[in-house]
Amino acid sequence: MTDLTPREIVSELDRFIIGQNDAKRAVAVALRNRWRRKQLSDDLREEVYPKNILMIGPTGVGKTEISRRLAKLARAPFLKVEATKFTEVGYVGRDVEQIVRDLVDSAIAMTREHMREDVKANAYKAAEDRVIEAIAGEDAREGTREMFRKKLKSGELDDTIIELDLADNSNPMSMFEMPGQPGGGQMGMMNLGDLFGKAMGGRTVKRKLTVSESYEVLIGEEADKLLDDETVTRAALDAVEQNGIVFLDEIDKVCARSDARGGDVSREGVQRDLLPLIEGTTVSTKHGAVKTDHILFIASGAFHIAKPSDLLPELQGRLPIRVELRALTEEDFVRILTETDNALTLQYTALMGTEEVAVSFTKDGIAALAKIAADVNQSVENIGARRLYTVMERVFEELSFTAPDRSGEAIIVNAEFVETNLGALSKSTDISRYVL
Ligand SMILES: Nc1ncnc2c1ncn2[C@@H]1O[C@H](COP(=O)(O)OP(=O)(O)OP(=O)(O)O)[C@@H](O)[C@H]1O
Repeated sequence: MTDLTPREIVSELDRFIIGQNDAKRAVAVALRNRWRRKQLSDDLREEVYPKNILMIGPTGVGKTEISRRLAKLARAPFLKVEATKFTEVGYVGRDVEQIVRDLVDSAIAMTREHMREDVKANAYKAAEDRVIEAIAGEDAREGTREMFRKKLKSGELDDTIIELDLADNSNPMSMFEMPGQPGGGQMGMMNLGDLFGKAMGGRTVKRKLTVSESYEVLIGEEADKLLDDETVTRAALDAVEQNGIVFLDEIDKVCARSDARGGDVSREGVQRDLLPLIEGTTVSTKHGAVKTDHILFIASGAFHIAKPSDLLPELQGRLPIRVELRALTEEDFVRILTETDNALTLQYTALMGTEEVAVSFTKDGIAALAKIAADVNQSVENIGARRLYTVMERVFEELSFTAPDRSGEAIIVNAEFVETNLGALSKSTDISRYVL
């Protein structure tokens, strides 16, 4: 849960997504509303439901990206699923509940990852306390402890032998990466299971170790105490219920149109099946029951043919916030190539840098890339910013292959470079259809 304000959320999203301000504002408000809800009294809190969002816009303009970045920012469990998946042959109504099960699985992985990060710092601190206690004795005064803590940090005590009570079993455990040590540098990976088993419960044994050796063992024990499966699962279920975000793509493709017949029954069926999830129901998963009431749903579609008003009325009511995302222009492409934190120009420069090839882009080079992407989008098919990926890959094709032989060289990506590498290609619709 983040306490960022809507303005701060938008400015975080601005780092990765160009334009689409309405959509950014809508998701920022949705996230802030979760924080607001958290501040309420228990009984009122249960009454406040998320206002789900319907994103309307062509493909490749940032709908998924905004939602995914939002989830990351909020450390929220996130799942993207295509509504059309449920129109497939062999589909049975209850399958939509799989959405929640998948969300739980991804939440467990995410929660474990986050807890592992948190645990590293805490476990390190706890291990330090235990080492100090072993050296200074249980009843040592604060001043004495602090003195030892300083010595410990400077590495002075690394070779001191201490006696510790350690867990006495040897269940195999997972590999765990440890932070750096005082005086000992980076310890890298170690297999805790080889050393000791679960730190909780069980018997303990006394062991004599040097301080530097003991760190590995103690951090392992402390981390394990904090990271048992049950704690992770419980936290993950809670995260799904309170913070989960489901991105429901292609919702327009499950609309029954008044002028069409045939497949419409199953499409409308999918909407009917989705409805309880969005309205709030309880889904049983192998990790426990999950209430979907407060999960945020972001539905999305191009709505080229069907209109939002073609959705089931109940579903329309559950997607009260409508935002339109616009098609991206050549100018947007220039900005996407240069202004975002993860811009493709940065990525290619870094990748080539690993081969000691220094790539740089000139303004006219960027303009040429953006123009080709926009032209191909217009002449072949508009796939939005995704076109930049295919264009860039093509421009760099030759260099990507030969880079290891060209270490030490400087490559300037200017208009001429772009023209040489794909000028002819982009002018032929027939060819660019296949390669760009
Ligand atoms: N406005 C934008 N700014 C920066 N990058 C963008 C923008 N729009 C799209 N992209 C990039 O293009 C790719 C595709 O975008 P995204 O997955 O958000 O498409 P989408 O709108 O969800 O389309 P679809 O509904 O077809 O999945 C992503 O890698 C994303 O980073």
